[in-house]
Amino acid sequence: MESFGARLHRAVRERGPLCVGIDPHPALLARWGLADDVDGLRRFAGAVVDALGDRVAVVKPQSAFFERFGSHGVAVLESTIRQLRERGALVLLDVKRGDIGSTVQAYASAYLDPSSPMHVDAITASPFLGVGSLAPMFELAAEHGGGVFVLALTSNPEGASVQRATTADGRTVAQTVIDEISQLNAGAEPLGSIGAVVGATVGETGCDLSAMNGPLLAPGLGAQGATAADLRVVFGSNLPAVLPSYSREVLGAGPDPEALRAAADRAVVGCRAALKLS
Ligand SMILES: O=c1ccn([C@@H]2O[C@H](COP(=O)(O)O)[C@@H](O)[C@H]2O)c(=O)[nH]1
Repeated sequence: MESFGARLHRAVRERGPLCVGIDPHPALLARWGLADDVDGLRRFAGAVVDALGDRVAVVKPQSAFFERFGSHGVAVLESTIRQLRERGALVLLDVKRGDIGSTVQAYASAYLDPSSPMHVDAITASPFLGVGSLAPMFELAAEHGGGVFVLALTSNPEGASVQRATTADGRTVAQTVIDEISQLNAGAEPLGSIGAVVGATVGETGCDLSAMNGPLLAPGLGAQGATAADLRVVFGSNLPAVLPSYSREVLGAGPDPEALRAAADRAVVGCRAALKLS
């Protein structure tokens, strides 16, 4: 079975280094002329799928905006995931799950087991209960060619007080997360399947990312103020592993499909240049 790291590597080569989020904020629904209800949600997500599902390497539905509408919203999420995968996009579900290991096992089954209705290519996970507590996710991901992106240095300003705090051995919390992920990815080719989330807004990370051997998801571009040029400051020599992620910046161009595609294309061009890819 092909690993998530290998599938991501190929998708980025074929479609460009870009992840687009599906974040149906109430303000965006209004801007698109849609009602803030399940029907508006379905139309919004469907329009993004139709415009970008066969064009963008990775699409990242933000689960919270679907969960907002209860079981009907989750049903829209399930069908959005299915449609995206049919169009060839890798689906990274932004759910930021984490718990004690026995419960993480159930989260892993929910998202990384191919028999689940919510099966996706990769998920985001929170390491607050310890990176080791996420082991059931890593194991199921390895078994079925899935991926996990673990929060390390998040794009929000509040994250730094926890993530840059120094642990007993002198490393920052973020560095310990990176180091544990690096061990999981050791030896994987062309890229490991366990990624880290490092915001494009964070400036110099103070972390050594050189042994990561896995994808670095970079949210915070556009609406949160970071630009593609900031990626160089944040990631330095690790730029080739960076997967830049935009939500509102691209979604704000909708609902016209051509305008959505043009916004995504602009983002890819900017990111290619920043990442120094041809
Ligand atoms: O550190 C993080 C981790 C996740 N996110 C998520 O990414 C998108 C960002 O949306 P924009 O509209 O591009 O600001 C959103 O779903 C966040 O929950 C993040 O921003 N930072």
